[in-house]
Order: sequence, then C-alpha cells, then structure tokens
Amino acid sequence: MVSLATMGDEDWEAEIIKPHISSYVPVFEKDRYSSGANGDTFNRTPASSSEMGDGSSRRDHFMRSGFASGRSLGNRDPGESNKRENTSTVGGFGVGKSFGNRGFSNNKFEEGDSSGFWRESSIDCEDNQTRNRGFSKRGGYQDGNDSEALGSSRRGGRGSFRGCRGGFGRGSPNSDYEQDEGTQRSGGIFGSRRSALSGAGNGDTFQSRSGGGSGRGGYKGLNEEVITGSGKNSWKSEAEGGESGDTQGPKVTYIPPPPPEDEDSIFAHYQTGINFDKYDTILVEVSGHDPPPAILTFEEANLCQTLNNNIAKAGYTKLTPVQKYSIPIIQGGRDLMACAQTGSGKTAAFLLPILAHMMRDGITASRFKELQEPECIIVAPTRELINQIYLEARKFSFGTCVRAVVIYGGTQLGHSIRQIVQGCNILCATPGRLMDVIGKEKIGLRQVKYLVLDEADRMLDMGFGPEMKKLISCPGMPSKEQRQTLMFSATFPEEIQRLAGEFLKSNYLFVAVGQVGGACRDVQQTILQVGQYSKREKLVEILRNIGDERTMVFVETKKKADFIATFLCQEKISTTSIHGDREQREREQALGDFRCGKCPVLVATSVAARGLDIENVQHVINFDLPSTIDEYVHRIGRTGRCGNTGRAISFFDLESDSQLAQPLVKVLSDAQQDVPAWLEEIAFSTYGPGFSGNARGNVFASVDTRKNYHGKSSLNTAGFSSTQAPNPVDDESWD
Ligand SMILES: Nc1ncnc2c1ncn2[C@@H]1O[C@H](COP(=O)(O)OP(=O)(O)OP(=O)(O)O)[C@@H](O)[C@H]1O
Repeated sequence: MVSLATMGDEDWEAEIIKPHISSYVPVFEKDRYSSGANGDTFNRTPASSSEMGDGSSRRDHFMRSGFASGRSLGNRDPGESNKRENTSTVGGFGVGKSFGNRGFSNNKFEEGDSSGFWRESSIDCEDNQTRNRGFSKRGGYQDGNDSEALGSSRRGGRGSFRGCRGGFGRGSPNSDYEQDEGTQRSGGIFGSRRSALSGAGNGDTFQSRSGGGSGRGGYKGLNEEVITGSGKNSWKSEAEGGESGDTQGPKVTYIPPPPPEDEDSIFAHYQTGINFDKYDTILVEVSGHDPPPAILTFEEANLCQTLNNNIAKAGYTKLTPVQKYSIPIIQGGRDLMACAQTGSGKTAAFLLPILAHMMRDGITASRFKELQEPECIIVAPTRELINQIYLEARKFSFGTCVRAVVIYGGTQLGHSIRQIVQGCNILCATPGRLMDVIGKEKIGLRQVKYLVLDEADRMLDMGFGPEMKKLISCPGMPSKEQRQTLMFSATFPEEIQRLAGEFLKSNYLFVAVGQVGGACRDVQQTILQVGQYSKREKLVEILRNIGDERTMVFVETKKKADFIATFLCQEKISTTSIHGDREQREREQALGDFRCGKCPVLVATSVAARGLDIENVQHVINFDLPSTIDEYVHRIGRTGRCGNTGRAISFFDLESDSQLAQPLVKVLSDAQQDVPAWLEEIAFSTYGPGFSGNARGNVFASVDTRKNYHGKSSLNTAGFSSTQAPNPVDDESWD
C-alpha cells in the first residue's frame, strides 16, 4: 500500500482506477472481506481528529468513517474552482491529482490541482440541479451524464455513515424482480465498483439500462431516479429490455421496514407554528374558466365521517390557503396546477379530495390480484418524498377500505410487486419503479381517475418529463379528458407550465398562493459572503453556535456530501448524510437518524431539497448555493414549515455564485428579508443599471402563463376582494 505521504499523481490514478472492493465492505465486515488481496488493511485503532497528524492515521480515520477505501480526501476541501464551467472529465476523481497530506484547514490548493476532483462531480446529474440546463434560469435540464462514481462513505462506522446494518446483502438471487433503477446509479469510469461486488458487467448506469446501446439510453433524473430511456421497447422497456432481469449490476435486495401500524405513530404530527394563521393573509390568484369558490372550513368540504376523524387525529383544525382552493376544485372534477409555498400543506390539498371522491364513489376494497388497477397514481421525484406522501395517504385513508401502496427504486422489485398484488387503490411511485411494474403488467392503468404529479415542475422537466409522457401514453391510460390530472409545486417555471398543457385538460385551473416560486416568509434568510476556502471553518462555527438544533447542510455534489459529513464527524459534530450514491438502506437510516435527533446535522445534496417534511428542522445551511433559484427556494423550505419559523444561511462565493445574485435579491425582497448591500451591488453589476431588486424581472412566473384565460381572480384566503379577468376568450391551446 502506498503511503499517502509519498503518493504521487500516478499513484492516485492507479489507486482510483483499480476497483476497490473494500470500499463496499461495511467497516464491521472488513476483517472478513479483506484478505489483503487488494492491499488494504483496516486498522481499527481509534483515531481522534488530534491524531490526524500524518497521512496514514488520517486515512485510517476516513476508513472508519466509511469513506472510500484508499481515497482519502486528504486535507483539502474538494475545491470548486470549476464548479460553473465543468468540462466533465469522466470519472475524474483526482485523476492524476494528489489529494494527500495537506493541512486540513489552511491549505488552499492550486487552481490546477482542484480540477481533477470537481470537474467530474460538477456534472453529478443525480444531485446537481440544472448545471447544464436547456431551459433558461429555472427548472431545467441537465444532461444525463453521470460520471459521479465514487463509492465514498457507503459503509460507515458510527456517527456519520450508517446503514448496511442488514449486512452485505448484494448479489442475492432471491428474486426475479430485484433489479431496479436504484441499483445502477454508478456509472462512468468507476462504475466497476458495483461490479466488483456483483461480478457482473461494468456497472455503468447508463449502458446497462440501454441494453447495450439499443437507443434506450437511460437517463438519470437530476434528483433521484434513473430513468429508462425510450426506444423501441417503449413503455415495456424495463420488462422486456432486460431492466428487471438480465441487466448488469448487482441486484437490489433491500426491503424497507414496514411502516408502523399503531395509530399513534400513524397520526404522529408536529404542531403548527405561530405564523400558521398568517397564511390567511396571503393573496391567492385563481385563473382559468369558472373556478368554484374556495371553502373556508373542513366542514364545507363535506367529507365523510371517517375522513373527518382522520383529519382531526392528524391535528388539522384549519385549512391552509392551498387547501381552501384546491379541495373544491378537485372535488369539482377539474384539472389543477397549484403553486404554493413550501410547507403549506399541498399534500393534503390533493389527498383529501381524492379520498373523498373515492369514498363517495363507494370504492371496493382491493383484493389480491396479479394485475392491480389503481384509481389513483401519485408520482414524485424522490424516494423519500414518495414514501412520505404514501404515509400521508395511509394516514388519511385510515379506517377506510382504500389501500395505498408505495413503490420506489433502491428497494427489491419483488417486494414492490408483493405490495401491489395485495391490492392497490392509490399507487405512490417514483417514475422508474412505476414504469417497471407497468412493464411487468402488475399495474394496469384503465381505472386511473386521478394522476397526481407532486413537485410537478420537476416531474415535467427534461429529467422526468419524457418518462411522464410515456406514462400518459401507456396502453390503457385514460386520456386527459377521461382522467383528472393534478399538479403541485412551490415553483412553476413558465417553460414547465407550457409543457404541462399536454397533461392537463385545456380548462384546467391554476392556483397561485402568493408569488409563484417565492420563498416561505417564515424562513429568515441570511446570505453570507464566504469564499470556498473558508466555508468549512464557517460551517463549524455556525454549527457550534446552533448546538443540537436540527440542521440540513446542502452541498452541490455527492462526493462533497461525504467529504463534509466526514469532516464534521471529525469535528465531533454528530452528522449523517443523504445523497444519490448512498444505498437506499443508508438513505433511510440517515433520514431516520436525523428525524429522531440522533444525528442533528444532515448533509445533503439536492436529493433532499424537495418536499421532505421533517419536524424541527430549524436551520438550513447552503454550504454551496444551488445553480437555480427554484432549487434554493425548495432547499430553504425544509425549514419554516406549517407556520413554524426557521433560518436559512447561505454561503455566497463570489467566484461561483454571482449568477444567482439577481434572483436571490428578488427572492429575498419578495419574502421581506434584508438584502445585503453587497449582494445588490453584485446583482446590479452583473445585470447592469436596468436591474432593480424590486423589479418583477423575469425571475418568477408570477401567474398562470396562459396568455388568455377566461377568468382570473385575486383573493385573500378569506375569499374576499375578487377581481374578475376581462373578457373571457377561448382557452389557450397548449397542444
Ligand atoms: N391544515 C393543516 N393543519 C395543520 N397541519 C397541516 C395542515 N396541512 C398540512 N399540515 C402539515 O404541514 C406540514 C407540511 O405539509 P406538506 O408537506 O404537505 O407541505 P408542502 O406544501 O407539500 O411542502 P413542500 O412544498 O415542501 O413539498 C405537514 O407536516 C402537514 O401534515
């Protein structure tokens, strides 16, 4: 084994390129698996940060922290000098670069040195949002190229990197259905790390899904799922094209634990905050033809007794604005695009009226069948989010015969299918897994009455959009005239609104609660100018001040998430991490540890930016700012939920973040936050004298982008001061 102290560039290259079987071995299993074949040894001597004086002890520490075998990040921050201008060196984790043996805190690394590490990671399309997007400014598209391939910190010791407690669990031939999108995330040059375990193929995410270049060309969504590309196999691609059975890559055996059955857990909820009542003052704009009036109370919704009981048990006494408007619209059978701030109750806004309809229609209890035909399909971009939606569906349908099922990638496909065949009225799914089970003819679409796209702007962008299009053109899927399509998000870029027309009836209604794309006002936003070399120090300072309050730290890449989490653990700050390169078991464990406060700091990529509703998250720190303002809005929305207050601190790096200055100023001023003078200056200098922080600009889609619509009314949520739009005209055609 080459010592880090003497390791030169070539050594790193060799070190990186050779498969590191040991990096997949849980720490507690390492003795068993390391026969010395790859030269790794696993020194179990405890190492404290003070023991990190030399390269070898540091390395040992990284190992114990679950970091990628043999790839100590050494003492350098994974620099970001090329963050904005990635040139996508494939698999470029320090290729030809040395990371070893520098001072941890004070060493800046030379421009040239940093490139190998981060060029590659800046096209981490699973977690990076829209670096290379096709759409301007918002939403966006990123090439599906995933060269992120390091298996850093997959296996962990205590503290930071947990997971894998269920053991090694790979390559088990237990099920016909084990292969899924979640197994094949790792591509590029290091794709082989998977195959090192499975002994199958090269493990390349995209190639393995493309069935050897048949043109299916898998796409990995920006946030989450690996999406099977389209091709001749079309909607059956995964079943027929080998996705589920014969592709390379290890099989996924993870079976998530069943959700709790006891009523207390099902209905566990957190308290609404002091600003909950202020929701009523937010202006709501409804556009489209003939909208039904808003309701002001749950009673007005005329829900059945069981639903009312469940609502009461969930602690809901009062509707939020998006619920006041969306519930009657959905009950009236209308299609809907609804945009409301983060944490303001969009999930119940669609679940309650759907369940009410199902109850009204006298839905029959599901029973065992090989082919299930759900009445409702809900899709969301990330596994954790769809699971959360499922738990909400389960809560509100408690005591009814409606059966909700959740399926998502990274879990054993056989398990998903077993859940489905037992009966399924509401199917909550991530897109890849949904297409899998449709392809396997476990799910039929003929009975679909409700199609819900949560985080709809994300579901329709170029990451998931093609898959969604495939879904609506699957055999059996009722046409948009025959089904009800509902879209929800806190952000809705104009480009995406236009795409949505293909999914919605032309007379759909658009509900905008407050400013479309605006940040939640209950989050106190602070922007600090922090250069990349000072970020870690600043982070530690802030976290020490915060103490044990729950904090999400967002970084831009998966590798960096590992790096920062490990660094914080070394600093004795109890931290865990979630990102797309962690196994599902690990992701769930990390989220669980964070939820329960065992690890009060969660370092995350954008995979955790949307939708997650975690009690008591008091702080969000953007260690790296995202590249789009929408992403920023979603990230900071993990705090300040449901009327509670929260704080968001963002490190603004002059070198790399100036393109965000203008939209940031806009978001801050719209949310009535202090705007630092220096930020305004940057925004001004970037965009010239025409820019005004208060100008509407083009940062948000302020309203329904249909140019002509029949009716438009602006109301506060008490339902007053309606203004009618002038002269109704024919519906804008979207097709
Ligand atoms: N009417 C209500 N009364 C009390 N609590 C509510 C009400 N509606 C929703 N909540 C709670 O508010 C929290 C946030 O709701 P939800 O997750 O649906 O927000 P969201 O608008 O979907 O947020 P995001 O944009 O981040 O996805 C949840 O804990 C939910 O149970």
